[in-house]
Amino acid sequence: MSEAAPVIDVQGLTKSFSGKVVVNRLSLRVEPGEIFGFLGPNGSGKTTFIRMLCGLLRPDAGSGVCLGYDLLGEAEKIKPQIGYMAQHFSLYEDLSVRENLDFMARVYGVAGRRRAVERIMERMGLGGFAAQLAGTLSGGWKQRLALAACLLHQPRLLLLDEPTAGVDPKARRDFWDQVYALAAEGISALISTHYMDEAERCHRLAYLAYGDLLAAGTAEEVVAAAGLSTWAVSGRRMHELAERLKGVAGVEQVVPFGNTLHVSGHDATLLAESLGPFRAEGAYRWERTQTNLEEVFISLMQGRGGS
Ligand SMILES: Nc1ncnc2c1ncn2[C@@H]1O[C@H](COP(=O)(O)OP(=O)(O)OP(=O)(O)O)[C@@H](O)[C@H]1O
Repeated sequence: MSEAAPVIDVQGLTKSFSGKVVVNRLSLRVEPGEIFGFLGPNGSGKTTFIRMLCGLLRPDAGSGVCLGYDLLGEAEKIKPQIGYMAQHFSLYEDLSVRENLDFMARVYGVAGRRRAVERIMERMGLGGFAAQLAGTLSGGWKQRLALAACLLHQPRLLLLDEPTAGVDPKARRDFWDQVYALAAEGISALISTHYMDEAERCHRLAYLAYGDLLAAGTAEEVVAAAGLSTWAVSGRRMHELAERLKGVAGVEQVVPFGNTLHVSGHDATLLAESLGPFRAEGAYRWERTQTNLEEVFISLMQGRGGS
């Protein structure tokens, strides 16, 4: 495989459970060293897609390569080169940090096991916790241990399924620093997340809703392609204003952000016309603003018939 070849290049991947399509003809490409975000409402098929890439689930249809190997015919060759962090990652709570890593290194058949464990503990800043029982670690350190465990065998691709769910902002930032450092070494990552700030940290991202890929690209490209026009308004009694704006022609979303409301819609002209009388009241400060990813995703979901 040449350096420039994509690490993931799949076309038309499809999976159904009990006759219900949960991943619908999904095509996706992830480049080496890329951090690719995977977003979408609960039950949209993100985990199912990731499990197909790992070789844990066999697609019903579609084809593709992962790390240069055929997804259908060579799944066994892909698995050893992937670091998979499952959504509800499991650690042995009554084993120490070192024992957990040592156990995982045995499972992966890591050569030079003891050195590999010490190396990864050092890299992830876990050395000071080596003898501590995993069950007594904070959520952020448990997550770091889980990431360390899936790095032991030096994978070329990380598949991380909501790795930061429920951990605090500092731990999430530290986690992303690690992911960036790994990407700089050429280790690609596909990361599913519900956090908008994390979506913006990705080099590229895809938005999946109920099996369908609705948008893909850089955050800027996804926002631009959505074609939403957005106004920010601030002033007093914002809740009352929000109620009045609902149902107004051209207004598709009214979202509070602290003391500001974001009002957006696809038809920029109609929206500006409809907001004219509100602006003339003079009681509020209005300005056009950049549409954000959350507004785009909500809009895509509404368009798809979600709530
Ligand atoms: N093994 C299975 N058998 C039957 N249905 C399944 C199975 N795995 C997933 N599903 C269903 O497939 C759909 C997609 O689930 P999936 O976990 O892939 O979504 P997700 O986007 O990862 O959701 P979340 O954000 O909540 O993690 C859901 O309706 C789920 O109930």
